[in-house]
Amino acid sequence: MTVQLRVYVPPHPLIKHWLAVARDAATPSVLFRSAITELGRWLTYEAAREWLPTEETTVQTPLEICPATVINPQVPVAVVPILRAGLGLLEGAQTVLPLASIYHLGLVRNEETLEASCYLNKLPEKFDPQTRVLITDPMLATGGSIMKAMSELTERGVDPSLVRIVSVVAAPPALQKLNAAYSGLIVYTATIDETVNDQGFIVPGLGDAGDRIFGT
Ligand SMILES: O=P(O)(O)OC[C@H]1O[C@H](OP(=O)(O)OP(=O)(O)O)[C@H](O)[C@@H]1O
Ligand SMILES: O=c1cc[nH]c(=O)[nH]1
Ligand SMILES: [Mg+2]
Repeated sequence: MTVQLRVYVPPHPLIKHWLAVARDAATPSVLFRSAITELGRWLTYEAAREWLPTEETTVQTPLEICPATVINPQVPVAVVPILRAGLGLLEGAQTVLPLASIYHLGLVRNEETLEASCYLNKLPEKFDPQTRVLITDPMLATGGSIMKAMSELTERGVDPSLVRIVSVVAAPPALQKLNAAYSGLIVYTATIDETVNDQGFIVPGLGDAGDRIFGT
């Protein structure tokens, strides 16, 4: 049995609100950054459900011993922000996953061919196969960048069914490519937009996420 890609668009008012702020062309860089941080926080919170490994234990309350569930510290958790724009989601993600290791991956699209190339790779040579990996990239457009990120990870031993992708705007071409290549993978996104235009921009989208986060 093949498990298809699952894409969750959490119906949460905070996620809808911060998406609206991020989409607005009149939002200045400082507020855009806050909006992306908030989206990183709430989408990571959603993604952590049934993904963060837990273990059963007991705690002594002031009154008696009772059963408790805690995060299992033995299982590695990693966040992989796709530079530059994925850095915008990282701060919010880290508030939810404070103990995660952060492995930076720098990818940039060629503006004409839209092909993604890698200029920074801080991934370890090999991941423990149990590692939970959360990728942050606000824009999944043609899918070139996220497919490159996934292949860098799976080549290093990451199990795609333990990967969660946190994005803000996802478009059909990227989701179709992920679905064709990886089963069990789950995407958390604030919205799925209709199209990608000839210049590689998601429409209606929110423009160039990296430029808006960093004011370039
Ligand atoms: O699905 P794709 O067509 O590959 O497009 C998505 C990628 O495009 C943007 O990165 P960009 O190349 O603009 O780099 P930046 O984040 O440094 O601005 C965005 O942050 C994604 O990583
Ligand atoms: O619309 C898009 C597509 C790719 N990258 C962006 O930053 N915006
Ligand atoms: Mg960019």
